Amino acid sequence: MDSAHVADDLTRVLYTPEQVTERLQAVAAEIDRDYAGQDLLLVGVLNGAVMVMADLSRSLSIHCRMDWMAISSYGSGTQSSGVVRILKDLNTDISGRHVLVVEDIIDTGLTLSYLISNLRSREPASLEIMTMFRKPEAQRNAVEVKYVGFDIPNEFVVGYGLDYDGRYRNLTAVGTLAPHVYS
Ligand SMILES: O=P(O)(O)OC[C@H]1O[C@H](OP(=O)(O)OP(=O)(O)O)[C@H](O)[C@@H]1O
Ligand SMILES: Nc1nc2[nH]cnc2c(=O)[nH]1
Repeated sequence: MDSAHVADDLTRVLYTPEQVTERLQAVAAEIDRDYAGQDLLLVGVLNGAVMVMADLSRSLSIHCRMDWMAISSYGSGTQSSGVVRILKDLNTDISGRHVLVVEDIIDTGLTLSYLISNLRSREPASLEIMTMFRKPEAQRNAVEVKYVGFDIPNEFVVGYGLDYDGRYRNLTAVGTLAPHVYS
């Protein structure tokens, strides 16, 4: 049974809104430097990356464009289904473009492995990844990520775009859910 207020369902806060903002701004400064003078296309992975995309793009001072993809890789719970499918493709032809994929979290790396090989076949001028959170398994799966907000423990987290069963994306903090939510 869930609580009346979304924040009351967190059992532990991993990152406060202030910590998220501070780290995101530092990452944005790196991206500003690395892409200075280039025409950058940010590709957000729906739905979770909406918050990161909104905040990252507004922290950049360079010009950028934005496009979105939707990919299905998870069921409604906390385990990967192992199945990756494009639900919504880009509106943009990325051939010859500088593309930065923006993710909320990399867990198994399954979603991004599929996405990156799919996007690479479209021959962008460059293709890099930014993720706000990364779990240890992603490193074992050798997903090359240029920009990482935080490396986090192997726990299911919610908030800042990350959901459990469609909820908790609107939490500004990031943390783990109390056991009563799962029962
Ligand atoms: O590294 P992986 O194990 O593949 O997991 C990462 C993916 O899982 C989450 O998306 P999800 O499928 O939950 O969809 P959502 O963004 O709509 O919440 C997240 O946004 C990543 O896209
Ligand atoms: N909400 C949420 N979605 C995920 N998708 C992959 N890992 C996670 C996680 O820890 N939390």
